[in-house]
This record gives sequence, C-alpha cells and structure tokens, in this order.
Amino acid sequence: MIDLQNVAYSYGGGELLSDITFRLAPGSFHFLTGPSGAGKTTFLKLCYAELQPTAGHIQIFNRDGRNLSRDEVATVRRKIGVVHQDCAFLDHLTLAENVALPLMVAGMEPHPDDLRDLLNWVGLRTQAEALPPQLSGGERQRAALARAVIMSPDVILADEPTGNLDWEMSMRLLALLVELNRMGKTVLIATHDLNLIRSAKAQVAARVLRIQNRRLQLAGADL
Ligand SMILES: Nc1ncnc2c1ncn2[C@@H]1O[C@H](COP(=O)(O)OP(=O)(O)OP(=O)(O)O)[C@@H](O)[C@H]1O
Repeated sequence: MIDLQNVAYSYGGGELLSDITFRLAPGSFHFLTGPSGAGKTTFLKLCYAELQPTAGHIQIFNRDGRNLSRDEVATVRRKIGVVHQDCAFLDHLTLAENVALPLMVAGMEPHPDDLRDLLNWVGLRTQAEALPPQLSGGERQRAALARAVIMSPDVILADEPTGNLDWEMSMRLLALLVELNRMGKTVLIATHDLNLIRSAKAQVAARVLRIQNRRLQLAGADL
C-alpha cells in the first residue's frame, strides 16, 4: 500500500529522517512513537504525499510518490484518510458540513442517511448542527476521525489523535480505530502515549514503530 525504500527527508538543514525502509501492509495496525520533534508528523506527511522524500523512493498504491500528478495526488488522498494533529475545521460550517467536506470537494453529495450513520458511529449525531467552536476536544477528535473516513479510505493515518483527551475519551477513540481495523482498514497512529499502545495491544495485533536517531525501527515486545 505504502512502500518506502531508503527514504530520507530534510527540511533544508541536516537530515531529519534517514534511510527508512518500511512497507505498510494491508490490514495492519501500527503505532508510531518517538521523541517530540523526531519526525513522526513528517513521516506521516511522506506517507500521504504531502511531502516528497529528499532521497530514496516511496510507492503509494503502486504509484511513484515523487512524481504524482495533481489528479494522482487526489486519487491517493481518497484512499488515505488523515486525522491531523490540530483537527482544524471551518468554523462557519456545521459539524456535519465539515465532516462531509471531503466528499463535497470531490464533487459528491453526501447521502443524508450515511452522514447520520457516520456521526452516530462517532457519537456526535446530536451535535450535527453545532459549529466547531462549540465542540469539546474529544468531540473535535471524533469529528476529525469521521471526516477522515467519509471517503471510505483503505488507510487511516492518525497524528496524536488522543493528544489532549482524558483516558476515557482516548479509549473511546481507540475503540473506533480498532473497529475500523477489524473492518479491514489499515491503521497507523502516531502517539506519545505508551498506555494507549498497551491498551491497544490487548485488543488488536498492533506493531510499534519508533523513530530514533533519524531511523525507523520496529520496537520490541516489551512496550
Ligand atoms: N515545515 C517545516 N519547516 C522546517 N522544519 C520543520 C517543518 N515542519 C517540521 N519541522 C521540524 O522538523 C522536526 C520534526 O517535526 P515533526 O512535526 O515531524 O516531529 P514530531 O515527531 O511529529 O513531533 P511532535 O511529537 O512534537 O509532534 C522538528 O524539529 C520541527 O521543528
């Protein structure tokens, strides 16, 4: 699905990520950890073609990630749902409109029943008409997840999806991500939260990747 070979990335100074070889297998569930500033968000951006590697090769759904046309980028983005760290929304649109936005941008109309079911799935059905500033942190995170999956992507990349949430809400969000994985979706979650990883490992065959000293390693079973 996403295949990196000897990938490096630099924002202009020294290399932030070096010699990364990794294949994201269909149906897998991964966590990505590493110290703050190690390059987790950058790694995710490489995976959804927001950034191009400065060295090496990346294949995204069998396309060369370095030479994607605008149409190919749009196609790839439909297959990869991203939950961004900042959960930015358009504040003048309702929650339901924000969640449906990726469909609208692709020129499709959301089916009202489908949208209702999706909001129900993330527990936000009664807040469909709320404006983003009226939502709590946990509600924003769940709305961001709903927006990320509205195009039925094959892969979900989530950047610190439980960043500012209490434990109960983190578990609720994790349960949604585990459910998506059970439905066959490939999930990759960047997180600092080792307790979240431990909880997930009790529910799903999750593997843990770690960025350390610019390299990507598979963490041991001791986490
Ligand atoms: N657009 C940019 N231009 C220059 N440097 C950047 C840019 N974006 C990120 N960086 C730098 O690259 C490094 C890695 O950032 P990144 O956000 O990928 O790390 P992270 O592991 O996700 O961090 P955190 O856990 O704190 O979110 C940081 O030092 C950051 O300041």
